[in-house]
Amino acid sequence: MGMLIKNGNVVMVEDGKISKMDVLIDKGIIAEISPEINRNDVEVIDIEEKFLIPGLIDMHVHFRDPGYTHKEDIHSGSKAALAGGFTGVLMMPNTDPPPDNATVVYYWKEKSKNIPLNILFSGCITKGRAGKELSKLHELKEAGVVAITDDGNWVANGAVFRHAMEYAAALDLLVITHAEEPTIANRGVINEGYWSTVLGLRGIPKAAENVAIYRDIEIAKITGAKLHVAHLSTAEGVRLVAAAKKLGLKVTAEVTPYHLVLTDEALAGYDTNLKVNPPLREAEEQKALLKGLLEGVIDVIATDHAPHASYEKNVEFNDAPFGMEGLETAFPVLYTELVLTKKITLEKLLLKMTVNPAKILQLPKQGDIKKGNYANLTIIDPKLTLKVSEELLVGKSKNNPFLGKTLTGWPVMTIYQGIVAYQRLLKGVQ
Ligand SMILES: NC(=O)N[C@@H](CC(=O)O)C(=O)O
Ligand SMILES: [Zn+2]
Ligand SMILES: [Zn+2]
Repeated sequence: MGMLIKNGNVVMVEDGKISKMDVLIDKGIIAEISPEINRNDVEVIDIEEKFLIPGLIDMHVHFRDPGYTHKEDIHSGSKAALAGGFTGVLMMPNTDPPPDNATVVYYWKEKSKNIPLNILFSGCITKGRAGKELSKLHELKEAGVVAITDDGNWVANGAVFRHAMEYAAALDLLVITHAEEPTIANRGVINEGYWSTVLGLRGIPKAAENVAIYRDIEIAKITGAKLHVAHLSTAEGVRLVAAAKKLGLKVTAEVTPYHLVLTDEALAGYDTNLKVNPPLREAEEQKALLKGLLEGVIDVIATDHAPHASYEKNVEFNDAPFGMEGLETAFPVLYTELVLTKKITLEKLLLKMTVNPAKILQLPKQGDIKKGNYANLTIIDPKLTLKVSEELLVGKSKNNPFLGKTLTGWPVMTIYQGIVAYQRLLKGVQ
């Protein structure tokens, strides 16, 4: 049976339009969008002027499966994604074993086949993500990966990286770089600057990121491969990506919600939930990231959802693992901090979370509300205000940097190919 969603404020992202519309879903596809549709042979839901947006697409998530399923697994990660309004995710390959050949990809496919979420897979660039020998890239492509990355590590050996980019160009695989030159990062734990000095913590200079991005873009230039820069955190990084785009290179970039709304000043309390790689930087860098996002230099907002167990984070700052979880709070954080404050429009924010990632990942019939597209849709209640707490989060780990914050604009329903895959139950919650 189909479904009719009435009275939504429908955001058509590519057109940059928000208008009051009814949307008819038939066989998992958007069948009709018009100001008034009346049908009595389908399920009708009246969403009373809430936002109806395309299902969000996150091209950077760590589901920790296999190997670290005490932090997250494909099922719990998918639940968190759907609760956050996402209908598509790209899984990162820093698992154990890692996908440097097809076997892990087959395991992922099998485990995710009944989950109502478009789960996409990335493979490793190098065997064991060790940076020395190339993975079986042909085999990974055949198994269905859409990208390759050694996320968590930068491929420091230039010859290995060039070779990988040559294969990637021939195989039409996106190369995602975790841009961090390790000898410059030199075991730092937070951004190198005022706060690393005050707090007595080892710093990670911005140069570690900038040098890595520069090298990667140069290799993209000589190989013609598609390069995507993960979790951009510096003003110079934005400048380098802008310059690459100007040259017509196939270079794209993402930024995380937390790099857009938090700075390293937040580390004053030594909260290990705020320890992340790349680290939170100064306000100046943050301003450049927002500007880069608005001007189209940064194409995508991706969460880099990096769950870790509480017992792993509740240790001395230097010993805690890097990473923040964030699928469930991504949209409300950005809506509260950037849209309600008028720093970005809702349409433009969504461009970075739907249409653009769908284009970069070459996903057909996805990313926007259009007749004929899959009915991957999220309903946002722009008035719903909730306090982030461990109890509110459905994912396995609770290392969310916004715990205790009150946020507005939560997803209340996520529809995947016409099926209600998530519905927020508000009883008992403030
Ligand atoms: N971002 C992080 O701080 N950590 C990520 C790895 C990564 O994205 O580089 C993780 O897997 O925990
Ligand atoms: Zn990374
Ligand atoms: Zn990551």
